[in-house]
Order: sequence, then structure tokens, then C-alpha cells
Amino acid sequence: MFDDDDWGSGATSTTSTTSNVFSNQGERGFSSGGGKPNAGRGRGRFASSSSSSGFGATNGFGGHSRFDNHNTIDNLSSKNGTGASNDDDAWAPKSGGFGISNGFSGSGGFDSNSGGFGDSKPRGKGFGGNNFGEKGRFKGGEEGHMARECPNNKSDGGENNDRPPLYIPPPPPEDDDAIYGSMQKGINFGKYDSIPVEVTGVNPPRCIDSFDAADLPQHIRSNVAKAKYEKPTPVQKYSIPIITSGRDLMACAQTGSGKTAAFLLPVLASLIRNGLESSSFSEKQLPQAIVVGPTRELVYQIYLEARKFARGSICRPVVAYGGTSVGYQLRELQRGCNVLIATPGRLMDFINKGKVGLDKVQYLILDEADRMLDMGFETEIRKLADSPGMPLKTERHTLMFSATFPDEIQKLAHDFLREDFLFLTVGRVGGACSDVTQTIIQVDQGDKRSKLLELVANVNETRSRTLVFVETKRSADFLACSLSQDSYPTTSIHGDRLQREREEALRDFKAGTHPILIATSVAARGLDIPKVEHVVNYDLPQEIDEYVHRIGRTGRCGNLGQATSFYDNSKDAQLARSLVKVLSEAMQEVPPWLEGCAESAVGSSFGADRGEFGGRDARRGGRRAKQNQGFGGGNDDFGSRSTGDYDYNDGGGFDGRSAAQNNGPSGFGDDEDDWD
Ligand SMILES: Nc1ncnc2c1ncn2[C@@H]1O[C@H](COP(=O)(O)OP(=O)(O)OP(=O)(O)O)[C@@H](O)[C@H]1O
Repeated sequence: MFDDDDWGSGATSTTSTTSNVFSNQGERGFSSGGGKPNAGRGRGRFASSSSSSGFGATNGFGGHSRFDNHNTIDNLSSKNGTGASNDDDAWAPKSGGFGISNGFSGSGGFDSNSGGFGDSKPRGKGFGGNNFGEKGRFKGGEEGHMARECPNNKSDGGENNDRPPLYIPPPPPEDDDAIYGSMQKGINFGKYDSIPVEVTGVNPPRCIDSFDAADLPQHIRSNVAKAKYEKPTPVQKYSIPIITSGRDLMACAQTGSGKTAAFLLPVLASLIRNGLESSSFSEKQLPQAIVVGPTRELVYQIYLEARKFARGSICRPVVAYGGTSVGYQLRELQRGCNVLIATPGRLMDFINKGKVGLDKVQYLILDEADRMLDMGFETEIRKLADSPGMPLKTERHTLMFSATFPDEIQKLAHDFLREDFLFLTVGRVGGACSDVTQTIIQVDQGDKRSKLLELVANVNETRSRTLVFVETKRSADFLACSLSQDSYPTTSIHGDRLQREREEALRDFKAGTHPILIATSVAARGLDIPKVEHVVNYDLPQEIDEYVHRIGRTGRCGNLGQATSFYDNSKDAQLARSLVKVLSEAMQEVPPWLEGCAESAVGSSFGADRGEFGGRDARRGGRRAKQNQGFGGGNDDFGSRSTGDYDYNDGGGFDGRSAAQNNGPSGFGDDEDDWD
């Protein structure tokens, strides 16, 4: 399934613009760096005649990524000063220096759904454009990209011809300051203790009130101290003894409240206490714990946390995710692996290749578990659980963590958990973090850009980190380029960017060199970035749970944060009721106009039934149905959940996924349903 011909998300942005897809007959449009993987098909509304005529102006832009296409590179680089060269780094992903056309920029000039964007990629297969296959511009001092990416170059000696360069991520930090220097606790950290906690299920163990009571092995205990964790957060107080006592667990606690350590500490402790099996330098590795998460950046972050807590012990965590060199990751794996942290696709690829065996798995952990059991990932998780060697659920421990847990997903989750699992809720299931001040403002689509400019007006002076969520990958490219053009230090992250670019974007954002990050939902969950002061929902998501995760990128670990959302009733009405509910539950001001929208949002349920405080264990007859998909038509089927921009099927080869997945559910790989 994850054969080497599959292209994953990281691959696609190498290709960027093509000249033959810009013809934009009357529709507003642009081309971005986010070339979709389905080369040559375009969408019905793209005329594919030639060059850039008809596209706003001749100054099309190529987004962040590299302009690899033969004809266009001339136009783009020469007219817009993209600075193209044959130096790979000249295509740095920082958005700056990209030409944006006079013809389409400007507020409101872009409708993310209105087309004007073409698919491209630099491979011969299936590429129907009239310029592909033409010689020139690729290598040997020509502009555009590195020789090894050139589809005409058959002897580059790389792992795969006709592909983006292999990406080997920088090594993880080795100095204590970098390893242990995590987010500072905020003024509301102490208030975590006042959040109501509920544990359902039979015979739960008592909670602990200090890390000393957690019975952690010495190495881990001192690493916890080095990380300046003085006392456990509520989810840690309950999860640690539950996991230590050998119970399966489904845990739901608000964003930024320490769920990662809540599972890592007891799992690492138990592995170390019970004796680790060393498997170094063995062809097939047999990890004792497997952690899966929905995005590459998240699994890498969890890996860094595991490494931090395991440091000095013989326990070796390893990470595996798509968009990176398989060979490199296999070499890391084969140096020994006790805890494997991975995206599901790359993990399944390693299992299928016989590089990872499951026979010794004691712990299977799903972080962002509701997403991992949602459309897109569920099949992979079932395959993982049914893979040869994987101990039955009665013979392993399964742990699930998230800030949101819709009822129907909880019910699915029961398939993977022991009968007597415990359900832990801190606060309300799916509740927003109360340390985030939420503001919803009504903004028409066409006014969003100017409104955003107001919000980031002083960012050059303040350097306040602002994370801006948009709906589609090409909107991300467009907006990032547009802001860069206006001298706002901006970068972007989404599933069509190369992995190297994604990681660099995050690094630049964290370092504050590019304090504005434009992101799709690929950055919505789990990412723990210090000092994010403001989250902006430039486009609101389709689901309230996604909203909760997005705004949870700020206001973490007791710090205060701010979230501003642009509400456009023509697009967002189906979210109105759930928004009202989430705002009121988090004691936020609810604008009267939003209540009006909620009341007239016929057919949508009035928010989720999140139950009483502490949420609801679906075993007790939870009624929380799928939310927000029912505008105008009552509840949607479960199957209609939006998949968002997540790292589905980060498989092997390059970072493969099946053709069907490449195409996305609609067969067109619509941005609204990105399969990444
Ligand atoms: N006991 C603690 N004391 C101090 N800081 C902590 C403690 N536990 C966790 N943290 C810090 O709090 C931050 C948030 O933790 P973490 O990323 O695990 O949150 P989360 O609940 O998993 O969030 P999300 O729902 O967004 O995934 C991290 O920077 C982490 O280092």
C-alpha cells in the first residue's frame, strides 16, 4: 500500500506553479506553492491553455515552495523577483521575496474556493500539461530546483529519482538547556487544581498529589525536576496511578494541561521498572510501547518529550514519520527502540517491511485519540491493532488521550480498550481552555485580509507570535505570501509543503524570526509552542472540536492567551450554536449577534451535549452526537466528518499513500478534504 510510488504530502509542494493552469476565466484566483499531488488533472474550472495570461496579471506567484515547472519559472522568477536559483536554499520557505501579483492581491481579492489554482508536480506520470517534458531549466545551472529532483535526471543516485530530495531532519538537541527548557508555567497553573475531575469505571486507584508519590525510577524523577515540573497537573495526578496500576485509560483534559507527560511518565517508568529488552543493532525492532499521533510535528514533539524524560536511562525512544528519509529513520530504529513514536502510515510501512515487530508491545497509546479514530486514521489504527504479533487488547495496555472526545468516537474506542478501562475527565469533555480569551467578530470573506492586518499591525515591533488558521493549503500560501509582500514576517505550514519546509517554518516561528505563522489544521492539535500570544481563526473550522484544539495553541500550562475568530455567517452558520455553547461554558462573552445566528441556524444541534461537569463517559449513555455538520439538514452521518489537513498515511518509500488517498474522497483531492 505504501509503495515507493506513492507521493505524500511533503512531496507535493516541490512543484508549485505551472503556467498552464493559470488561465482564470473571470474567476478570482491565484496559484500557490501547494501543488496538489494529482498532477495534470486540475479541476474543472481551470482552463489549461497556457501561461499566465488571464491570471490576474502576468505576475502570478509561486507560493512558498519551489518553482519547479519548466515554463513558469521564467515568468515567476523574472517578473516577481523570486530569486530563483539552482541553490536549494534559495527556495527557502519563509514567504518573503515571493512575487505577488498586483493583479490579484489586495483585500478580498481571493476566494479560497474559487479556483484559479492548478495542480502540478514535476513527474512525468500522468502529467498532462503542455509544458511538462520539455527540456531545459532543470539542471546544470538552470534555475528552479536541484538536479536530483529533476524528472529528466535518471542517474541522480538518490533513493528515488523524480522525487524531492531526501530529508534528514537535524539531530535532536544534546544540551540540557535545549532539552529541558520547556514552557514556563503561567499565572493560572495553580488554578488547574480547581477544575473538577471525574473518573468513571470500577475501582479506580487513588490519585497522587506529587511527583514523589508517583514512584518514578530515579532517572525519570530527576529528569522531571530538571524540566521544572514541581507538581503534577490534574490529568497527571490521576493518569499516573491509573496507568501504573495496569488499567486501560481514556483521558480527556483541556488543551495544554500536560497530557503528554501524563502518559509518558508512567509508561517509561513501568518499562524501566519491569526491565527493558535490549534489541540494539537488530534488523527487526520490537518496541515495548507504541505512541501514534495525527501529525508529523506532533509525533516529533512527543519524541522530544520522551527523550527528555528517559534521558540517562537505558530506555530508547525513536520517532518515525513521513516526509523524511526512510533509510535514515530505519538506521535510527535499528540502533535500538523501546518506545516507538510514529504517524500511522510510516509505522505501518515499517511493520509491513518487517522492520518493526509488535510481539513485545505492552502499551499502545493514541494521542489525539479522537482524531486517530476518526475518518482517515481509523482504518490504519484498526490495521495496527490487527497486525500480526500485536497482543490482543486483553494482553496489552491501551491508553487514549485528547481534549475532545465525541460520543461516537468513544464508542469506537471501546473496540480497542479492555472492558474495565477507566474514563478520566478533567473539566468538560471538549471544553475550551478557560485561560484563552475568545473573541468572535463578524467579518465578510472579502474583509478578512484587512482585518487580519489590523490584528498584526504592530507585530514587527512586538514580535508577538500569532498563529493564523486558514481552511485550505492554498489560502495558507496565498496569505503568507501576501503578508510577506507587505513586510510582515510570516511563514506557513501545511500538508503540501516539504517536510524540511514545515519544520523550518515551525523553527522560525518558535524562534520569533517569523512571528506570524499561517497554518492549516495540520497545526491545530497538540503542538506546544511557547509564547503563542494570539490564535486567529481567519477561517473558522467546520467542527467545534477543531476550534477547541486550534485555540488551545495559546493559553497553555496556565498562561493566558487570546483567540480571535472571523465569523462569516454565509459560511459558518452551522458552527454558531456550538460556538455559543463553548464560549458560555468557558465563561466568555457571547456577542448578541452570534446568539441570533445560533437561534436561526435551523437544524444544527445546540452544541454538543457535553453532559454535566466532567463530561460524559459514553458507557453511561452519552448522547453527544456528531456536531456541526447538520446545518440545514439535521445531523449528518458520521461518515461526513471533515478530514482536515492531517498526516494520513505517512508511509514508506517517499512518504507514500495510496492513489485513492492521494485523490482524496472526492477524487479531486479538494483542499477542503486534504488527505495528507
Ligand atoms: N506538571 C507540570 N509542570 C509544569 N509544566 C508542565 C507540567 N506538565 C506539563 N507541563 C508543560 O505544559 C505544556 C503543555 O503540556 P502538553 O503539551 O503535554 O499539553 P496537552 O495537554 O497534551 O495539550 P494538547 O491538548 O494541546 O495536546 C508543555 O510545555 C509541558 O512541558
